[in-house]
Amino acid sequence: MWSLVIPVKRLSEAKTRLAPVPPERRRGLALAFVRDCVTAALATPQVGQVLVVTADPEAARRLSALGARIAPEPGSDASSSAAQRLNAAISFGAGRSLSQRPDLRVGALTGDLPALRPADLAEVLARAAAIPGRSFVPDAAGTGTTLLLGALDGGLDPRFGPDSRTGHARSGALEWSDAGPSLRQDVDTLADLEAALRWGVGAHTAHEIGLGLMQGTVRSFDPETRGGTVLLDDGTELPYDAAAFDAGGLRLARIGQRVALRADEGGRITALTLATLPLPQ
Ligand SMILES: Nc1nc2c(ncn2[C@@H]2O[C@H](COP(=O)(O)OP(=O)(O)OP(=O)(O)O)[C@@H](O)[C@H]2O)c(=O)[nH]1
Ligand SMILES: C=C(OP(=O)(O)O)C(=O)O
Repeated sequence: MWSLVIPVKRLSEAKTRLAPVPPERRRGLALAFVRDCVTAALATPQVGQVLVVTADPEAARRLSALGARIAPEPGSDASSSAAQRLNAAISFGAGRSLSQRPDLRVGALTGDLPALRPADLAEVLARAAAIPGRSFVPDAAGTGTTLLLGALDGGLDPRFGPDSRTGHARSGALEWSDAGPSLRQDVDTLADLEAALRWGVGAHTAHEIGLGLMQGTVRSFDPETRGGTVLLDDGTELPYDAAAFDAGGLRLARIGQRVALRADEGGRITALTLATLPLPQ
C-alpha cells in the first residue's frame, strides 16, 4: 500500500502557464484539478492515504473535506528556486508520511492531473510495489514527471522541476513509459487542458469549466413567472429565472424532478433542462 504526497502551490500563484485565462479563473481551475486528482487517488485500492502539502488555507480545507490528510508547508528560503521549493515540500511530506505511517511506501503525485483514473494509477502502483527501487511516470509532454514512487527503504529523492524526466532517469529511477494516459496528462497550458478534456476530466474540473454537468432537483416552480429554485446535490439552493428556464426549452417543471443545469461564474443559473436531456448550447 502507498501513501501519496501531493504538493499544492498557493492557489493565487498556481498554473501561471494558463495565463490567457484570467487569474481568478486560473485559481478555480488549479483547485478543481487537484480536487479531481485527490478524488481519483483516494478511489485507488493501493492508496492507503493521500497527504497534501500546502500553505494554502482554501486548498487545505477543500482537500481535507475529500479525505486527504494535510501537512502545512513550512516557509521556504526566499532565495530558493521554484523547483527547490517544490522538492522541499515533497521531501517534507515524505518525511511526515514515513514517521506517521511507516507501514505505507511513499510516492509523490503532482496535483495537476484532472483526467486521472484510478485504474491507470492502480496499474502503476501494483507494478512498482513489486520492485525495491524508485520509479516514475513521465508526463505526456515527455519532459516532466507526474508520479515518483519511492524505494522500499523509504528513499524518494525527488527531482521535480524543468526536465525532471531526465533528472529522475539519471538518478536511477525506473521509468514507466507505458503508464495510462490519464496519469500522464498533466495540465500546464491551454493545449494540455484540451487534451485532458478529450480523455475526460473529473467532476470538479467539468463543473469549473461549465460543461453543464451540474445536476440538481427542482425545489419550486412558478408557472406564472417561469422561475423557481433548484436544490444542488451539494445541498445549495439556487434560484432560476424565466430566461434560464426558457433557455433549457422546457414547458414546465415539477417539484422533485432531476435537472441538468449550467451556471455562470457567479453561480447564477443560465439554463436548466431535464437531467436526461442535453443542455442546448
Ligand atoms: N506545496 C507546494 N507545491 C508546489 C510548489 N510548486 C509547485 N507545486 C505543485 O507541484 C505540482 C506540479 O507543479 P507545476 O506543474 O509546476 O504547477 P504550477 O507551479 O502551478 O504551474 P506554473 O505556475 O505554470 O509553473 C502541482 O501540484 C503544484 O501545485 C510549491 O512551491 N509548494
Ligand atoms: C514540476 C514538474 O511539472 P511541470 O513540468 O508540469 O511543471 C515536473 O514535471 O517535474
